[in-house]
Amino acid sequence: MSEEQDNDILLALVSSLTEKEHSTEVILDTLVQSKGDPQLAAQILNRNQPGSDDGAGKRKRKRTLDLDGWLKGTKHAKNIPRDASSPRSNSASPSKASTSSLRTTQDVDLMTILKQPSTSRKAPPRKQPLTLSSPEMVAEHTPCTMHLSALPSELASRLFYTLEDSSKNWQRNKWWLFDRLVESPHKTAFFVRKTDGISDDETWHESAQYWYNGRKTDRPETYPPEMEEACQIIERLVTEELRKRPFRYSLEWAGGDTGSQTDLLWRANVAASNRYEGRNESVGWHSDQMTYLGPYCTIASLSLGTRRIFSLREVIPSVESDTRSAQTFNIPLPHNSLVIMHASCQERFKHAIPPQSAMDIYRPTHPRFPGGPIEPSNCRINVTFRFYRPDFKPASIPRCKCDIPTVLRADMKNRIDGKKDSYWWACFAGAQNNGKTCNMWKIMDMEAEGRGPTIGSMRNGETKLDSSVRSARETEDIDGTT
Ligand SMILES: O=C(O)CCC(=O)C(=O)O
Ligand SMILES: [Fe+2]
Repeated sequence: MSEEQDNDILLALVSSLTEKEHSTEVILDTLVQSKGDPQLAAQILNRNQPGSDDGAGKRKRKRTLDLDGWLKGTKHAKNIPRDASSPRSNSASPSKASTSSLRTTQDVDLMTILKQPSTSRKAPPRKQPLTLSSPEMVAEHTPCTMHLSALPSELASRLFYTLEDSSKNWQRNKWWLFDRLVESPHKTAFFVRKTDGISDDETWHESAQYWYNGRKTDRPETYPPEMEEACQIIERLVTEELRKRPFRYSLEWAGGDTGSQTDLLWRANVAASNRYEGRNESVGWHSDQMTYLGPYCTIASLSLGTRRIFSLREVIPSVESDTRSAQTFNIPLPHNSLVIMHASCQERFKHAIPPQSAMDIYRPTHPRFPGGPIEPSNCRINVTFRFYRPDFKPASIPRCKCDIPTVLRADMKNRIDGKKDSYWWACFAGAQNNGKTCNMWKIMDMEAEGRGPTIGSMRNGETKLDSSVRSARETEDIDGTT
């Protein structure tokens, strides 16, 4: 079991040890009281229950969680003040050193839980992890596509060197997890593009104040020239892929699309970068925060340097958890490969870069300088090209009672693909502020909040349909409007 899933695991553990259901907020408060010890938290909760100290044996356990259940996330996961251990991510990934005590209690509790008598319901059979070693396998099993040799190799090397140099100044994200400050086990940086990908306005981000992990972000750097060059190639590649896809989701962004075949269906205007040094640096299971990306986003993730494993795992909706179990897919990502996380990936799957027991050294194909030596490296640089939607601009993000912009999350456990998905705005102040949160959350309402245009709203309005939208209408009713 990965120790990256602390939040989900702790909540699942406490939940499985209590005799009554408690809200996430109550469990979290109790976990804070118990300094992250799930057994103690459960004791406190059970003690505070009316009639708690008599006939405990008579009370029925409401359910038993197995390991698979933890990995799938819990019904409580939706309100967890998750960190974003990588830029714009939705889950916790504390570094090893910072979570040692949490890990100790988990080890004990894990065994306790595993030994519990099983309920009468039979859990669906566990699935073994599957390695997806080709683009065909990736497309078959996940909402992603993989593209090898995405950039001309000389550009890929140049971008690697530029970002490797720049990464000396990158930071580890820090946030509060219960009562301790934890740190991401990799370094990150955030870049904005000169223009927003829709207009020529080069001042588009000047007035924007982004928030991340409950704190205002510094003024971001602009794409370096190599990143701009790479972005233009990747935008075309993603657009080609989008045109091939059989349908688009109703809530996908549809602005800026003129319906012409030469138009780019997808653009990027920001890039979040990660640097993983050696085989132990990692990012834990998470889905990317949607605050500025909006629902059903497309993210293009470029890998440079050492080959690492990218893991994907579906979050099984609650209604299906008795009938099917999730599978972990491991995708080895070589230098200069691109994974496009297509629309629905963030709603349905969590992803991670786990620590590895072994790792190949990367030997660049081009020297840093003409005639210079080839310098082997144990570093992987990842660049995730993203599109910050104009209808989710910072000024439009609701604030919580702490007066901090909320974050947007998908209700992964209760989704009904593409039709009745719900998203909520949740307080994220707890990531800073010594872990204090107002626990506010509210459902996002696209229409009432004046967001769009989306593929669905365009379809209703019968305007500017691109070919993939038309084919969606002909083949699959994914937006639930017909
Ligand atoms: O390094 C990677 O490939 C994944 C990074 C990631 O998940 C993120 O930045 O949100
Ligand atoms: Fe991510």
